[in-house]
Amino acid sequence: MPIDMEEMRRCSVAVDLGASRTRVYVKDTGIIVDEPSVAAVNIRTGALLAVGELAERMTGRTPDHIRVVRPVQGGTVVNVDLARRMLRHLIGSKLRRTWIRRPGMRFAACVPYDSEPLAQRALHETLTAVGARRVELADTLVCAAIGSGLPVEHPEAAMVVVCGAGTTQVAVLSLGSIVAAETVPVGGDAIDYAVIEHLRSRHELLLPHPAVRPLRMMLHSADPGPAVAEVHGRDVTTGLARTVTVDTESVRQAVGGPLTAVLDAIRTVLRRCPPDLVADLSERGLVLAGGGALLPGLDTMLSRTTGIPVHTAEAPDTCAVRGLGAMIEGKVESMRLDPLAG
Ligand SMILES: Nc1ncnc2c1ncn2[C@@H]1O[C@H](COP(=O)(O)OP(=O)(O)OP(=O)(O)O)[C@@H](O)[C@H]1O
Repeated sequence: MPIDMEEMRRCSVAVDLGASRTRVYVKDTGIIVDEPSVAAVNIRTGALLAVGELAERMTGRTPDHIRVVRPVQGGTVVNVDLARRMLRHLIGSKLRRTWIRRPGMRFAACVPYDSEPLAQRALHETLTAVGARRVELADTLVCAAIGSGLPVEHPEAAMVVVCGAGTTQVAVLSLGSIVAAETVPVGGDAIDYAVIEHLRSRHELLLPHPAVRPLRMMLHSADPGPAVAEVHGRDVTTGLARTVTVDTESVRQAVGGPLTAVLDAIRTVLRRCPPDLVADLSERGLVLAGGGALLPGLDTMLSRTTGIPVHTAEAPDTCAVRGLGAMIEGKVESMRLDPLAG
């Protein structure tokens, strides 16, 4: 997807509408929204009851007539109306609601690398309904690479792995364009579900989703030895509360399955790259971005198995929206190669 930097500079708002979180960057201000892409709706009246953090806290705790919904799935807006209402509330709670109705307001948004035209249209419709007069789209991979400080406009290889909630996107970029890329339907959520499934099958324990967090932290330990943690859940058979002890090694094995898919995607992209670019990468390495990059030990594991250095970007979860923000602020050189005169 070619990016016109001149058009980008005319935008005032940059939006990353992710399956897990919604992030909004406003020109000359910075990130004003970083909240879960969640809405709580009264299904009897259709009324929107809560959005963002508050709606997420309601998950699994609502009466029958209230449903907690995610209007974005796998990077695609699946419910345009709800996404519009959610986004308007998230932005409106930070800025005066009239601000987003300013005439001529332009939005920039990032889209997954291989998104379908229909998915791009749904995003376009959502942002237009929020108040955008025009919407410029950019590849999430390019945005994340810029946001993580990679020199994407240079004639040298830059590799980025964006590990989101539902997908992981991998790309090698050079001269501002994607040379080779791959997407796998595995992200941070699949890693969490692998841990939940491990506890269900091995310990017959149903684990609430937030309880996975302390188990992820166990992966910080470089030592495969005896680190253990106690987790509380519900017994699959009796339905009663129960506590089990889990060790680091079993958590590491549980997340191994989804991580193999990420590793395969990296290998596929490297295989598709010209050898000169792969040689650049063996020195420079790859950069991990996206919320999934915060998984403890992911960088070490990928570096060990691919043989190339792996660096986790600073604030990896906000790389894409910061990259898009840099474009609308005019901080990114034009990535178009104009023909030389003569
Ligand atoms: N500290 C952490 N350790 C491990 N995983 C984490 C951590 N923090 C967030 N995640 C995971 O990161 C994922 C969210 O990443 P991100 O915010 O980049 O997704 P998104 O952009 O909303 O999703 P997508 O790109 O799939 O649309 C979630 O699956 C979450 O579980």
